[in-house]
Amino acid sequence: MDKKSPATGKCPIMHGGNTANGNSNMDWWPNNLNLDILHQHDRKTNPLGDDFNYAEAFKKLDLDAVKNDLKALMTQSQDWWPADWGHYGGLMIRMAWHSAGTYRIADGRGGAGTGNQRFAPINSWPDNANLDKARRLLWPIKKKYGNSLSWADLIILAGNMAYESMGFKTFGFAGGREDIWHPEKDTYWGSEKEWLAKSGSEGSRYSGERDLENPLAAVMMGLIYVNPEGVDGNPDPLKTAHDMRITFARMAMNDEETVALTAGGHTVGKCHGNGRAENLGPEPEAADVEEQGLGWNNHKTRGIGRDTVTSGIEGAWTTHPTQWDNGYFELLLNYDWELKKSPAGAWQWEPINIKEEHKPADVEDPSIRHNPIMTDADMALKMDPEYRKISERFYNDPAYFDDVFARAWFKLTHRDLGPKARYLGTDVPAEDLIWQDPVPAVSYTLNDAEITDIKNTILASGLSVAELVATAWDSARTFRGSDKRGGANGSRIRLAPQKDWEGNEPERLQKVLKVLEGIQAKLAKPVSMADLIVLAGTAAVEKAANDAGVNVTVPFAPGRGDATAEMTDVESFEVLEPLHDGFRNWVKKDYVVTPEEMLLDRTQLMGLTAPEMTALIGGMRVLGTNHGGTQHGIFTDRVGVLSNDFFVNLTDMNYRWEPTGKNTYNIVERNSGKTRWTATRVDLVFGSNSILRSYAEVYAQDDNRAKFVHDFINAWVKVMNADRFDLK
Ligand code: HEM
Repeated sequence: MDKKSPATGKCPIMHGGNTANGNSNMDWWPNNLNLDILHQHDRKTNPLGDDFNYAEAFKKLDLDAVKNDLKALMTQSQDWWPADWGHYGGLMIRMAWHSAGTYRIADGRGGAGTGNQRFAPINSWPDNANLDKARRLLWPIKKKYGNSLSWADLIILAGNMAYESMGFKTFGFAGGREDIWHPEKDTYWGSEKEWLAKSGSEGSRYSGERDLENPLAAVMMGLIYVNPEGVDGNPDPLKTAHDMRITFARMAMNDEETVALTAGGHTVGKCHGNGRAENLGPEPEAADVEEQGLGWNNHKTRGIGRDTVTSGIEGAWTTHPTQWDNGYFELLLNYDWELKKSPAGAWQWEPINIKEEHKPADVEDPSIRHNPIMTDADMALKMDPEYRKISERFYNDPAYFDDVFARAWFKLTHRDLGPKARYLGTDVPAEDLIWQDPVPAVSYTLNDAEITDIKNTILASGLSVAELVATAWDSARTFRGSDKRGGANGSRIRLAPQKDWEGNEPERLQKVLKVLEGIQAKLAKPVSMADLIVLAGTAAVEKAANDAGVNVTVPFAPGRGDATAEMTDVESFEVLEPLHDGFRNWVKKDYVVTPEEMLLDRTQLMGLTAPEMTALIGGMRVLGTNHGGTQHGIFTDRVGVLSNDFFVNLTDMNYRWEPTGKNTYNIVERNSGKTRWTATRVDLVFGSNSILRSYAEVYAQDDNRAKFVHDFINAWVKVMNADRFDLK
C-alpha cells in the first residue's frame, strides 16, 4: 500500500470497500480469462450518459470559431508555462503527434481516436512529459465549446492549427473522435516491469536479431516510437534508422512518409533539457493531489521557459523554429554534426562550425543564440542511404515535401478514425485516399417484398445453412472496432488477399460466391455482392430459427457497396487476416493460440459483450459453421436448427469430457460409455469459466429457449452491421 491511501487495509476497525487494486481475482488466478476487456466504456462510466450523440453535438459546433480561438491561443503565452519564442506551436504539434502515434496496424489499437492521452498509462509515459501542460493550456477552449468538441478531436485540431499559424497549409481535418472516460483495458503496451527498460530486460519486447514483439510499435515501454538518443541510449544513426523503419511500418508508414513526418515535425519547436531531470517531481499519475493532475513539476529550480526539462535533449532543429520552412534539411544536409551532451546529460548531435546567423535564438531572449541540435533519429535521415535520397529530394523540391508531409500528417492523425463515413465537419478533404479503404455508395433500395424474394431464391439454391452463415460471417468478422477497418461492406472477401485466406476456406467461398453471383445476375436491381452475402447468411439464420420453432424475421439493412481491386491496398489488408476464430472453432495451421485469444480478442475487436459472445458461440456451433466441416464443437443431433442444444448438452451431467488430444475432447455418455460428440477447449471454456458458465446456464434453461434465439440474432445483426456507419 502506498503512503497516500491511509484509510484502507491496515486500520483494525475501518474496513470499507475494496478501493485499491491488489487483491482482485486476476491477482489470485492470473491465467483466468479477462472478460473485463469486453465491459469497458459502458454507460456507468460515461458522464454524458446514454442519450448523448457526439456526431449530433459536433454538427452544432462552429468549427471556424474554434479554429480562430486555437490560432489565437498559440501566441498567448501564459506565465505558468511560457511559450517558447511566444508560440505554443511546437508543443501542440508534439501533443497531437503523440496522441496519434500510439496507433499500430497489427491490431488497430492505440491512436488519436479516443482521447486516451488524458489517462494512465499514456498520460504518464516518460515520452509524454509536459504534454499535460499542453492539454491544460487547451482547457479554456474545451470548456468554451463543451460537449460538441471532444478532447480527442481538440487535440488533433490543435496540432493542425499550430501548423497553420506557423505558415503551413494542412490537408484537412475531420472530427468524429468520441472521448472515452477511463483507459482502455484491452490494449497491450508491453510486458516490461520498468519505464524505458533496455532491450533484454525482464519482459523485453525484443528477441532474436532485434525482433520487435507484435503488435507493439514502439521500441521501449513509455516511448511513442524510437529512442531519440539511439538504440538503448547509444547513438548510432544507422541502428536508429533500422528501428525507425520497423516502428513506422507498424503504423503503415513507408520510408518517404517516415522522412516527411520526422522532418516536418522537427521543422518547428525544440527539445528541452536545460536543467537536471532529478529536479522533476513525479509524473501525473503519481503526483500529489495539490499538483492537480499535472506531473513533472519542478519545485526546486525555475524549470519553465528556457529552463524546461522534458526529454533531456536541449535545442531547436532549425534557425526559425516558429516558421514552416525548409530550414530542417538546410541545416541537416549542409553541416557536419558531432556528438555532444546536453546540460541534462543526454546525447545529441550539434553542428561543426555553424554560421552565427544559422543559430536559432534563445526562447526568452532573442539576443542570445544557441547551437541547433539533431536527435539520433534526425541523423538517421541523413546517414541511412534510403532516407538520405528522400531527404535530398525534399530539400531540393520544397513544394513536393509540403505535399507529402501534408498527406502523411493527415494520414497519421486520421487513420484510426476509420472510413470516411465517420468523418465530421466542413474541413473534410474531398479526395478519396486508399488507406481509407473506400467503398462506393449504392443507389438502390430494397423493400420488404424484394428482400423476401431474394431470400427465398437463395434458400432454394441448394447451399446449406452452414455454407451461407459461414460466408456471411467470414465477410463481416474482419471488422475491428479499434480502427474501424474491415467488415462486410465493400465485399472485399471477393478480392485479394481475402479470397485466398485459409480462414475463409477458399474452396467453399468460391462455391458460395458463384451461386450468389448467378442469383445477382438475374435480379431486377443492381444489388451489391456485399449485400447479397450478408442477406444470404441472414436468410439462413432465419430459416434455422424458424426450424427451431421461433418465428422471426432477421433484420436486414441494404446499402453496402462493392469495392474494386483498385480501391484496395492489398498489403494493408494483410493485418486483418484472422489467425484463429473461436466462433468458427478454427486456428490457422501451425499457429499457437490460447482459448483467451481465440475468444476474447476478436470478440472485443468486433465490439461484442460477453453475453453476446456466448449467444453467438451457441448458435454458430449448432448451425454447423465449424471450420472445414469439422464436427468438433457441434454437440447436437440437429445441425442447422437454431436450438440451445450446445448449452443444454454442455451443462448436462449425464456426459463427461474425455481428452483425446491437446485441445480436443470426446463427449461421452457416463452410463453407456458411448462417445456422442466431440469438442474443443474453446467449447469447454463455456462450461468451466465461472462467469461464462453462468451465461451458458441462462441459455440452457427451458424458459430461455426463445431468448437464446433472439439474443443470437441480435448479436448476429450487430456483427453484420458493425461497419455500417451510414446507419449510425
Ligand atoms: C523518429 C521519431 C521521432 C523522435 C525520436 C522524436 C523525438 C523528439 C524529441 C526527443 C523531442 C523533444 C521533446 C522535448 O524535449 O520537449 C521532440 C520534439 C518534437 N517532436 Fe519529435 N520525434 C520523432 C518524430 C516526430 C514526428 C513524426 C513529429 C510530427 C510530425 C514530431 C514532432 C515534434 C515536435 C513538433 C516537437 C517539438 C516540441 C516542442 O517544441 O515543445 N516528432 N521529438
